[in-house]
This record gives sequence, C-alpha cells and structure tokens, in this order.
Amino acid sequence: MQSALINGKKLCCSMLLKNCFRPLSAASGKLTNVEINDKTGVAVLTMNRLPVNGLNLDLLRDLLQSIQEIEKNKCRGLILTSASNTIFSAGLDITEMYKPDQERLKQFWNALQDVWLALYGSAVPTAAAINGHSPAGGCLLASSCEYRVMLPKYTIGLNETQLGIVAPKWFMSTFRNVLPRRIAEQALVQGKMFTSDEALKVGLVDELVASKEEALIKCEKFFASFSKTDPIARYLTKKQLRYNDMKELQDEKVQDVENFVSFVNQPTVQKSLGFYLESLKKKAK
Ligand SMILES: CCCC/C=C\CC(=O)SCCNC(=O)CCNC(=O)[C@H](O)C(C)(C)COP(=O)(O)OP(=O)(O)OC[C@H]1O[C@@H](n2cnc3c(N)ncnc32)[C@H](O)[C@@H]1OP(=O)(O)O
Repeated sequence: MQSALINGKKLCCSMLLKNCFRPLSAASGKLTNVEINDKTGVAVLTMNRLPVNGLNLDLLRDLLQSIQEIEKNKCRGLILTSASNTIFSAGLDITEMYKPDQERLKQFWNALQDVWLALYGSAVPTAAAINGHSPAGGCLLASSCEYRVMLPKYTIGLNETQLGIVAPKWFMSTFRNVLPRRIAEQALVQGKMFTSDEALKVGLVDELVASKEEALIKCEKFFASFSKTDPIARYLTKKQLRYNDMKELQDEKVQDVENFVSFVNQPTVQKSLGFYLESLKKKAK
C-alpha cells in the first residue's frame, strides 16, 4: 500500500483519501454518491445499486444528476467507480428491456442517451476506476471517460452480440474512440469480454493496479497531468475530437429511441433476453 508523510506521521492512502473528502450532497442520490476531495477538487462518483449496479432508469437518472452537479461545481476531475468490491457495473438492467412497460422503456433509453452525452462530452476531465467486472453498459460508461484504471482478474467489453442484441452506433463510436478500428470491429462482432490483462494489452484500459485506492490515486495523477494545460483549451480540444460522435446521436435522438423500442420488442429479441436472464438466475442459484 502506498503511504505519505504528513506532519511527521506516516499515513496510508486510504487515510489520506478519507481525511479530505466531503460529500456533495446535492449530487448524491439514492443510488449514487459523490464525494469531493477538498485538496484536489476531484469528485468521486460512486455507483451504489448493489449487488451489480445494473443500469436501470433510477440509477441512470441519479448518474445524470450527479454528473451535472459535478460540472456545476467546476470540479477538477470526475472519477467514476463502484461501491461493489467485484462489479463495476453489470451494464443495462435487462429487466428494463424484458417484457417492458412501453413508456418506461422510452424513458429508460432516453436516460441512457443523456448520461452518455453528459459523460462523453463532460467539460470536467473524466476517469474510471474499474474495480470489478464491466460488461456492456458498464464498459460503455468506462469507455466514455478519458482514462481508465482497472483492477486485475476482472472482465470488460461490449458483449451485446452474445446476448443476441446489437450495440447502437454510439456504443460503437465510444469503443472506437479508445481502440484501434480493427480490434474494435473484431471485439464488437465477437461480443468479446477482455480480461484485465487483455484490456491493458489492446489499450482498452490505461493502467492495471492492485486496489481501488491505487486506482483512485492513478486517476488523480491523470488529472494532475493537466496542471499546466489551459482548462478551456483542454475542453474545447476534447469537444472537437468527440463532436461527430455526439452530434450523430443528438441529431437522431428521437429516432434512436424509436429504433431501440422497436428492436427490443421484436419477439426474437425478447426470447434472447428471456433466456439470458434465466441463465443469469440459474447461475446465481
Ligand atoms: C438494443 C439494445 C442495445 C443495448 C444493449 C445492451 C447493453 C447492456 O448493457 S445489456 C446487459 C449486459 N450485461 C451482461 O451481460 C452482464 C450479465 N451479468 C453477469 O455477467 C454477472 O451477473 C456479473 C459478472 C455482472 C456478476 O456476477 P456475480 O457477482 O456472480 O453475480 P450474479 O451473476 O449472481 O448476479 C447477481 C444478481 O444480479 C442479476 N443480474 C446480473 N446482471 C444483470 C443485468 N445486466 N440485468 C439484470 N439483472 C442482472 C442476476 O440475475 C442475479 O439476480 P438474482 O438471481 O435475482 O440474485
């Protein structure tokens, strides 16, 4: 464990982290928690819908509110992480898509679009401390950040084709923003889940570390690398680079919801989702 000397006392990183964090209460919903490091101005946004941080409508709404509050508070960085010790996020909550209430299904997809637009386009620098498995929607959130630090022995990837579903264009653009095109294409068509080591090798994550504490420190170090960079120039550069991906969704937001609703309601897709949910439940027994 890393440590530092403060006032002649040797403090471990967890003590350091605990000592200077204060909650951002306006941004802490039921399912997310935001703490700001008073010394660095960095916000840690923790998903807290246990056991697996399945992204349902409520968690997505809390996430959006938290991201917006972090932006409003002009934080120096946003670290996305999980309250679970083994799961970053299990991705979209499949129960939102299986035998869905049609109105809620639209709201659900709209909320996911808004979270992606807010996170991918955030003016605040973003990083993910991936402290557990991160399939599909979990991988989307992590890949939307600018930097990723992962713990060993977990998996990450866009596994949609394995569920019999197709990731929308903006999921794919997010992946392609991180991975070389050929690797992204192969992984997307296979629905490949990368181990932590594999993810590091292909560049899906930037660093591997042994603990969540170390991951948070590495993310803070990434933000510190901008200390000599003008924040507005930094943001405008990021915005330009991500502009086409975001514009594509902004222009087609309504159509994208309609496509999603129509796709999910197809009997074959419902059947695949049903089987998949069942297999998850059997595994849990
Ligand atoms: C057109 C649509 C485009 C977009 C499409 C999709 C994007 C997505 O995100 S789809 C979701 C994809 N996610 C997955 O494939 C992950 C599935 N889950 C797992 O692989 C494992 O659960 C996981 C590795 C995350 C965790 O493993 P464990 O720690 O062993 O936990 P359990 O498997 O026992 O799960 C506990 C509990 O949670 C339920 N669960 C898990 N994932 C989901 C999910 N994504 N949605 C809904 N529910 C989920 C699981 O069934 C267990 O439930 P109970 O049996 O009731 O306890």
